[in-house]
Amino acid sequence: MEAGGCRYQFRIALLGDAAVGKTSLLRCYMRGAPGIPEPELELESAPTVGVEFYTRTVQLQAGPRVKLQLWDTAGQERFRCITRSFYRNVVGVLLVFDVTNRKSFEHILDWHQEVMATQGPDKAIFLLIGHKSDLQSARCVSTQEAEELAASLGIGFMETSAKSNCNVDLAFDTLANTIQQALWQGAIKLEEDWGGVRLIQNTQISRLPSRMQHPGPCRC
Ligand SMILES: Nc1nc2c(ncn2[C@@H]2O[C@H](COP(=O)(O)OP(=O)(O)OP(=O)(O)O)[C@@H](O)[C@H]2O)c(=O)[nH]1
Repeated sequence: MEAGGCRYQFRIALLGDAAVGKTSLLRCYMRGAPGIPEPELELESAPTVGVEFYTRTVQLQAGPRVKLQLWDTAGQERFRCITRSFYRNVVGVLLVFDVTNRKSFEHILDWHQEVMATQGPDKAIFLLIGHKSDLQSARCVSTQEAEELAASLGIGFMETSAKSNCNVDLAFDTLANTIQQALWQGAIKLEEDWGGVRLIQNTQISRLPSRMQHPGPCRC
């Protein structure tokens, strides 16, 4: 997959209703990035305005290192026209719902449909995320029904918690590895006018040292 010492950038977006925990999930993932100082576990975050992005370089299972450009989008309806404009140029999407918020689960189909309508089928790789899995007593979406929804869409499913740091690295690693496999198999192709996957030079890669991402044991 690597050509002449060049590597890839994958652009990934987190989509889902307001307050499902997208920013917290992403910040939790970024806390684990090598070279990033570890602040106190801070879960309080203001609602996202428009789109914010972060980058992290990871070593994928099959060998290549890739730069992940991670876009945190606002879930609030009033920012939808801004966030929509980013859908076309993503290769990976974490579709996030809150396991304690039934409506956020019911809206997953809409989020999925919006991206498909913008991109066309088979362009982006999706992973369904049932977030806030630490809140077991308040849960109102079962693991089984989320698995069934994911299966009906032909996508993967995982439960995460930023609060207990459960499956956070695993979710991002799984998505990145699936994208890489799709690229390898030709299911996803590099295109000049598409920002989802980009070939980048070594010198442009994040200066952060990278490491193999071994997901730790789930502490849910
Ligand atoms: N218990 C629990 N609470 C969480 C978790 N992740 C986020 N939260 C809380 O959920 C609320 C919303 O989190 P955000 O990360 O701001 O949600 P968001 O999806 O980015 O919201 P928007 O930016 O408005 O789209 C905050 O009060 C967080 O503290 C989690 O894993 N467990």
